[in-house]
Amino acid sequence: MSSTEETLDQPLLRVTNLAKSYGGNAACRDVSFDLWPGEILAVVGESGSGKTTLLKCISAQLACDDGRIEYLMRDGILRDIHGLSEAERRFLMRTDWGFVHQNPRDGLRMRVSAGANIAERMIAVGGRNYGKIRGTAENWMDQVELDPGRVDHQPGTFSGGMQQRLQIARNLVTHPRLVFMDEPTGGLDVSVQARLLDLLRSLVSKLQLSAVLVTHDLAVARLLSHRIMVMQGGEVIETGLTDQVLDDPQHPYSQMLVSSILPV
Ligand SMILES: Nc1ncnc2c1ncn2[C@@H]1O[C@H](COP(=O)(O)OP(=O)(O)OP(=O)(O)O)[C@@H](O)[C@H]1O
Repeated sequence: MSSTEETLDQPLLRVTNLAKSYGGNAACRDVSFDLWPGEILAVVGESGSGKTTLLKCISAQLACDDGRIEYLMRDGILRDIHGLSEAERRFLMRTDWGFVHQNPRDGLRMRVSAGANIAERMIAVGGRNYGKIRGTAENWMDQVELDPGRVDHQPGTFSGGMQQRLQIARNLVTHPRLVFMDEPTGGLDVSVQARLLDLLRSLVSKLQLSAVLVTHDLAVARLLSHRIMVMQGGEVIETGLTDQVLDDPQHPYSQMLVSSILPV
């Protein structure tokens, strides 16, 4: 079997029996799921249900206590991310993975220009030609609906919505195979949120992104995700196709979540 064929029937990310506690408190318990190439999985649940802890564990930002997190490397082999060398993990963080934080300040370098924020990840994958890097940065600014004429401006001079779009451009410029998003539209005004959601929706479909999206906003999950995983008290209590879970939730907690948040 060729490596392409192997890749087709393997998940991009496989999480098995993941557990993480803080002191004696279990934040995640026995979490298992597969993420398939081209799939957007939304992790939903109330505040404190363990969503962010899960996202941090699966993106190697936090060590888990138990379980396995395997990622399909570019050579077509699923590898446990905690068994990777430091260089391999750095490569994933800088190129193959993207991380969109709720607060763009956590994902941007505020003291360098917008262009340099985008360029940094290009340089990490070997980009050396200044003119080409600048051109690509301007092109990405355009793709996320930022004025390329502001390539030399620092992110601090941008609005919150613009900073979020810059953070997205910085992440996508290396064509990551997997993007982790933590409440990407949280903390923004409703109209800014709607515009950003539209942009995200068109980018994920154009680039056929695979992503794990943490959100407490079921409308965001409805718009962006193919599948939903509902968490309560650190456990996954329901998982299924987005429309199925939102239109016909099976677990009483999912029913409560859907009826309390989504207008009928
Ligand atoms: N650094 C920490 N130290 C101790 N307890 C923590 C820490 N981070 C999270 N917790 C606890 O772990 C549980 C899960 O928190 P987590 O932030 O993962 O949930 P969440 O669903 O992402 O919530 P939110 O939407 O508010 O971010 C909560 O009980 C929380 O108080």
